[in-house]
Amino acid sequence: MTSVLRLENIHKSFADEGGRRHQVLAGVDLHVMQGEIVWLRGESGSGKSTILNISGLLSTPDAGRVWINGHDRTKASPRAAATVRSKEIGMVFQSSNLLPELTALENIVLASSRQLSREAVMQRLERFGLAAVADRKAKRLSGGQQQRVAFCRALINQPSVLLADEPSSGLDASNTEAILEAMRSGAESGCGVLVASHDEVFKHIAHRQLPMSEVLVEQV
Ligand SMILES: Nc1ncnc2c1ncn2[C@@H]1O[C@H](COP(=O)(O)OP(=O)(O)OP(=O)(O)O)[C@@H](O)[C@H]1O
Repeated sequence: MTSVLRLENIHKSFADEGGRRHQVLAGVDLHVMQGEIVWLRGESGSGKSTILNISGLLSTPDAGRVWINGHDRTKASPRAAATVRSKEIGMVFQSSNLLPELTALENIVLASSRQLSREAVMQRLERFGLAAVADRKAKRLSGGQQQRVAFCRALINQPSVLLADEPSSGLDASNTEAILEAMRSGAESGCGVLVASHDEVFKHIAHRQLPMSEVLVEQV
């Protein structure tokens, strides 16, 4: 088994309004194997989103290395990072970040790196219980439907890594079950999943739990 994501000795600090730097991550090591679901758990403000943003190449660490599929992507340019993200990484955030004026189907087609037929996209949407709302603008979908579309979109290119930041936030039980199922089936097809959340529901699907206290050496 190979690790699809590896963070090695990651350091990250941010400047406050007065220009003073605060260390958020000091020497974080973690890895996610192919097909593995890892639950990064910890309190608000402990640095979970910072870890996910660095893993998704949306933010650069001050020191340390980020390996995706065995390649060191720490110093990837914004353009190279965008290419890695579109091919190898799926991301889901607390808010779905869909394009509001596009339909559910259009949001997915836009994210797809291949030409997919309407039928192929419809099949994916059906799996998420979204066929009936495929042609509805994202802004007219419920929060739970939007989050299911976001998962469908994140998995459309069969990424090696799925990063999910507080994805169950504000969802009811049935929508939460739908996103758990999306993560389970992504992992079954070989995707390594890193989910950051304080929601205990992830204990049902996680192969491994990673408390922030274990990955953090120092806190703000
Ligand atoms: N861009 C930024 N500029 C300044 N400080 C930041 C920035 N991003 C994060 N921080 C600080 O870093 C710390 C960790 O934030 P982060 O969002 O990673 O935590 P979290 O565990 O994901 O929290 P939550 O569960 O509330 O989303 C916080 O103290 C936050 O204020």
